[in-house]
Amino acid sequence: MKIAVASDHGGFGLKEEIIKFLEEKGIEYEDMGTFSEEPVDYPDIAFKLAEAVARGEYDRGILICGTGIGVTIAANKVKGIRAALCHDVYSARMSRLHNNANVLTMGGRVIGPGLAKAIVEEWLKAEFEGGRHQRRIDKISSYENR
Ligand SMILES: O=C(CO)[C@H](O)[C@H](O)[C@H](O)COP(=O)(O)O
Repeated sequence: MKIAVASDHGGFGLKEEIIKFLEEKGIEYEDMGTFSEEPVDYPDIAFKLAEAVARGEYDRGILICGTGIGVTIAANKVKGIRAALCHDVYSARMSRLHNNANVLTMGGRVIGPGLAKAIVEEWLKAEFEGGRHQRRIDKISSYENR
C-alpha cells in the first residue's frame, strides 16, 4: 500500500510525526509537503493530494491542517474522494468499514502524536465492509456524477 501524506503549516509538526511512524512501520509513503512552518494555503495542499489519490497514484492519503476541517472540505470537492476527519480511533475504524474513506484528515492543533498514530494505525488496517455500505457510497458517487 502506498500512502500520500501532506499538510499545511498548521499540520506540519504532526505530519512529521506521522511520517516517522510510517517509516517505523515500513509503510511506503510520499511526503507531498509542506516542508516547513512557513504559512501556505491548505486548499492548494488538499487538492494536490486528493487529485493524486483520485487518479490512483496512491492507495490512500493522509491530510493534516490546523483543525483538519479546511483540508476535509477541500479534499471532498475532488471527485472520487471520501475524506474523513477523525480525532478518535473508533471514527477512524468506521470511516474505513462503512464509508470506505480514501483520505484520512486530522488537526495538528487538535490532537497529539500518540493519538494520531493510533488513529493512523487503525485506519490503515481497517477494511471496507461493502454490502449495504457500498449501496450508500454508490448514491454519493451517482450524485457526484449527475
Ligand atoms: O486549520 C486550518 C484550516 O481548517 C488550517 O491549518 C489553517 O491554516 C488555519 O485556518 C489557521 O491558519 P493560520 O494562518 O495559521 O492562522
